[in-house]
Amino acid sequence: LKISKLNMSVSNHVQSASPAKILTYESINPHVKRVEYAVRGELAIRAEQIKDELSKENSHNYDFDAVVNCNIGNPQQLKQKPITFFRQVASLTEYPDLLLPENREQVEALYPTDAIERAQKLLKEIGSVGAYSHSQGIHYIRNNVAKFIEERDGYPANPNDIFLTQGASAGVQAVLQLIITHSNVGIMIPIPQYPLYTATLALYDAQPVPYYLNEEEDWGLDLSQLASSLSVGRSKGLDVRALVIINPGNPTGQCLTEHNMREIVDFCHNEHIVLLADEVYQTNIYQPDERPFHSFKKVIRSMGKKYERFELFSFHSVSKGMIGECGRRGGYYECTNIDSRIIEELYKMASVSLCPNVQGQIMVDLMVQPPKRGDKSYTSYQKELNEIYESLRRRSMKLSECFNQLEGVTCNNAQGSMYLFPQLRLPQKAIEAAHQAGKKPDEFYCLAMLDATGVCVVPGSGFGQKNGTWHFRSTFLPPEELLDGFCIKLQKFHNEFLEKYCD
Ligand SMILES: Cc1ncc(COP(=O)(O)O)c(CN[C@@H]2CONC2=O)c1O
Repeated sequence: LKISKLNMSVSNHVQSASPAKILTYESINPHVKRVEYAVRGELAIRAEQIKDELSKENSHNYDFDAVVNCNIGNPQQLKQKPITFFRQVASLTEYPDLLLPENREQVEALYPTDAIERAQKLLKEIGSVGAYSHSQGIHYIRNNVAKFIEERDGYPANPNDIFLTQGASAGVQAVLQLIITHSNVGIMIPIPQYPLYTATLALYDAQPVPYYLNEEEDWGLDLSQLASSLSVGRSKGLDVRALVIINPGNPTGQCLTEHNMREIVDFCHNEHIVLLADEVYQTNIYQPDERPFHSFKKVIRSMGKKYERFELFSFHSVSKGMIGECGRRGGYYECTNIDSRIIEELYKMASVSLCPNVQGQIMVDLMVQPPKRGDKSYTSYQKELNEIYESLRRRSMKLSECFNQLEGVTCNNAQGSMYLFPQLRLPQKAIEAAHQAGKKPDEFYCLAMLDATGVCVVPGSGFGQKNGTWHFRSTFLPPEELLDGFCIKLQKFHNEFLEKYCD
């Protein structure tokens, strides 16, 4: 009996020594390991840890009671109210029984008739929000997207050239996946850039070909920069196939002039490069007279015969603008002058994922066809939209002013988007302390800011920046009533940081 017990304990012991893992960090896709996405990187992770500590009953050792997430353009996380009409329609499509005649009287007490009619129309076209839809997106909605594009630009759009997607991110990745045929493909991207692009290039093993935006010129795009960036890429033997433009810019907020856009189109035409126009912030325009938004689709169509075959992908999303429905994962991209075989391949790839989520598609429909003049909900819709717009514009100015008052900090005003990207001049001691801590100087500064104030921003190194310069990106989304206190906290932190590391 003793021997059998001994055998048991030995065998248990042997079993308890866990067998080697099949999947190890060393054995997974190296391209996945190369991916970095700073918007939800170290700072955001640290912020979640602090939130967790703050949620615990016992006291904590922070001089603040809450973390303010300024790291991500996520308006409704910062208490922005969803657009009423959009949620009324979406909620009615979720529970079709609300639209039954026997419920009409009760429902009309809560919902305006145009929301009820819109939900009925959508369900007539969709069937059920719980069903798979067409892989390219519901045709009725793609028709409405095409109508929106025609009304916006004054040129025809074809619903068959439009793909509804799980946010613009999915569209960008689908198109880049198609273009990247081998690891020697170069894709021109702005620096600073939104790290969806460097992350996707890393994942698909393509090479970024950086062109630098000019901070001294309000983050302007200089054609000579494009030309030199391209020649560097080609001199390395890269097959440079596409140029990414983010307009309005993220993190830099610049909005291109029509003249600059024509130059870019001409550059791509002459260099035989496909243009990817990321236009998700097209309604986040805060200097509408000096810097109105022009779509690349419109600019190309206005440039005449020479450019009639110019190849363009344009991306849009329900996550931005005054809508901020980020969690719905709604968006689209339009293919302009793209060969029909390519459209078929894009469709085939879209069908592998079956379809974008239907509520995201409904939100795209609401974005492109909101209540129009004469509709019952038009006035209230416009009021909500303008209030959000004016508040965003005020907050962008207030926060830019706040940053520009910080010693050694300069910050361009936001012409568009949702972000400010101030430049920091840090004392040498701070830079040395950062290196001691194994951090980049702007990471070091942002981590110190988070621990001191609860404000979570993203270091400029997460977006790319000129060598020797340091920045951070902050949204201007915190509610207006918090901004004054927010700025006082930042000023106090900044002064104490400089004092601690003064040379
Ligand atoms: C320029 C740009 N393109 C695409 C996307 C993706 O949007 P979807 O939600 O439609 O996929 C974002 C999101 N902005 C990120 C998310 O929040 N803060 C940012 O910098 C973006 O800023």
